[in-house]
Amino acid sequence: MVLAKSKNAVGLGNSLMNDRFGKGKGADRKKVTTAGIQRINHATGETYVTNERKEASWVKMRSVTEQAALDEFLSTAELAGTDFTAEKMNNVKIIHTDQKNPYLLSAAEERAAVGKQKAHKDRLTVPRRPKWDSTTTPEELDRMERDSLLEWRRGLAELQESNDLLMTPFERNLEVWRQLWRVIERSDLVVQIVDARNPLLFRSEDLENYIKDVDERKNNLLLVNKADMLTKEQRQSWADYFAEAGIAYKFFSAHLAKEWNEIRDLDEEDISGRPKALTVNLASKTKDMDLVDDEECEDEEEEDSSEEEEADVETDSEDESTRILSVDELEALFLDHAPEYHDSTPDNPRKTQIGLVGYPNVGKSSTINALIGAKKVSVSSTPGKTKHFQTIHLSDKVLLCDCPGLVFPNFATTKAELVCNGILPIDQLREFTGPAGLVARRIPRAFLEALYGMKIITRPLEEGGTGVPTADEMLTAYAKARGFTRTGQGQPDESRAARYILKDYVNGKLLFCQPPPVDIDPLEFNRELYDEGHLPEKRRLALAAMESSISDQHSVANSDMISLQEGPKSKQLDGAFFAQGQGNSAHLRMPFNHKYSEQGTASGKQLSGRKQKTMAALEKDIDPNDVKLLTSKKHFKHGKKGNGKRRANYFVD
Ligand SMILES: Nc1nc2c(ncn2[C@@H]2O[C@H](COP(=O)(O)OP(=O)(O)OP(=O)(O)O)[C@@H](O)[C@H]2O)c(=O)[nH]1
Repeated sequence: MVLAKSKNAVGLGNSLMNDRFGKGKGADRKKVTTAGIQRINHATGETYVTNERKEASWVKMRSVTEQAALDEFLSTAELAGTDFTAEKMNNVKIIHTDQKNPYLLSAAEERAAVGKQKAHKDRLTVPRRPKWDSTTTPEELDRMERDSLLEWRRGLAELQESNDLLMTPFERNLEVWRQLWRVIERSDLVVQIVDARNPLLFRSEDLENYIKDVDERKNNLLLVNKADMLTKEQRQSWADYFAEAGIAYKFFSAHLAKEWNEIRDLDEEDISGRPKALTVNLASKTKDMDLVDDEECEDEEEEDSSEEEEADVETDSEDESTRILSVDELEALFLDHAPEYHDSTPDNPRKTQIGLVGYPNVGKSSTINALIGAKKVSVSSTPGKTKHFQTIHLSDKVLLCDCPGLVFPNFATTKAELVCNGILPIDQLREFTGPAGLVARRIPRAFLEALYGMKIITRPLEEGGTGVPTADEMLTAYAKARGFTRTGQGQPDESRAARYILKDYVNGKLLFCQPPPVDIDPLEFNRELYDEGHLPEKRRLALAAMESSISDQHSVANSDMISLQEGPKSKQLDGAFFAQGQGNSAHLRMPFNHKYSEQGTASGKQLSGRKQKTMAALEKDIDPNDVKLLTSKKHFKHGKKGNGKRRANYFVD
């Protein structure tokens, strides 16, 4: 074999090329470069010119083991001795494999995975505490517990491996399971707290069986927390599903409960300095308060009081099945489970014991804080903060047992899904394109662009794009908008971008809720969340005004969701949105804010003006008195046509 001494001395290859292009390299090849190579289409007899390939001649002789799709196609055509012409690019459909994220499943793959999971559902168990009696020594019990856990772990490992199933990173530490066993043994009612965005992923069905195994008289409750993130229709879908499946459930929002507590406290303090005029109507869950003591606001008050009456009427008619419970109702529900079977004497009263269990980060601490009405348990968004079960005396009748957050065995379709649900920690993530791809699929592009002040450049449909951004496209746009670059290379730092975006997704800033498993299209299920109907009234009116002055220039894209993303309305929305300010504060000015939309209220009704302003102020850490200054009618009177004050009001409102 002749070893190449230089690219011009490749032995046989070199001589072949000399044959083809001739020896007078300089003149001939220059001619070829400028004029291109003339070829004949053997089928039609036409001549045509192709550009000369830029590589040096020796490159053609290189051994090729891997080729990009287009190169492979061209070289196969060349090998087959065929020619082809492409009159215009739109006659050629190039399918880019990079549009398919290898870490995500296609719809068909997902259906197959779910089918397989259903077949093995019964094997998703929680470990049982071995039976023991007064004759069992602590050492024996310890040994039995260890053996039992080991056996359980073996079973799950076998299930996972022999069926190629992906599972949640379930708890393997015996100490944590021991905490759970204790909580179950002492509780009259075990409340499984789950995240409303994906209740079934966080629910352990077998835990409910185990509780009944321990004592038939113990009760189960599925507390669907973070229900403020669901629309009423979404709650209804889930309510129907739970009712059909015979699951005892209630919707709750520790977040809203905390806000109600704060409003109640404010009302009690009577920050306006006036005599306390309003009552807290706990029964109707509509917390009242009065912040505006401006004498000139009488007409507004009249308006508001009629709104409040309406609110009460609507609250009464709210469907029991979808209502978000108040803390008082939740406590009342706990009391309903008072154990009749325990000897409770006036001298020795036994409290109703309520066990609170759930995955890390589903909001156990927040629920307890809301229940006790003060921040006595530390709350964090880092999973796994609560390490040992604690007992909290909620009242002289109710004792709460807070179990450490623990991951139950459950099936998952992809790791990306686990990351997006906050089950796998983002900070330890190495592969981020899977979860980022899910975000890009699920959150409307216009919303991402508006929220982050970025423009996502996607591959055009005619060039093989799908209309939905890929993970890379979204992450590059974010990294560029934030100036995140990789050290030394100056390239966009997608990994850092992914961490920020995924945290926003996990925290619910980028909101997506899983539908019940009853053949509902997930994008359709979430459409209302990004619907303009959820925009605050003033914003909607401003949009409508803008919209009327714009002719519809955009053709309908390949799905309604996409047309929602790319329509002129969205573009105007973004424009208006960012005309008002950039930077981090953009996070506060979302195109919609679920907290102030229909689902953000227990009554399912938009809060009336003053309540909403107060809520907004509390949410944004603004003194509610400042809201009064910004929203008082006095200011509006002089600035109805868009002066600075009105704009400020627009932000807070
Ligand atoms: N929107 C919304 N967010 C909530 C709600 N409840 C909790 N959160 C948020 O969810 C995150 C986790 O809440 P925690 O109360 O610390 O969760 P936990 O289950 O006690 O977590 P561990 O201590 O790890 O077991 C925090 O960022 C809370 O602000 C809710 O009802 N609505």
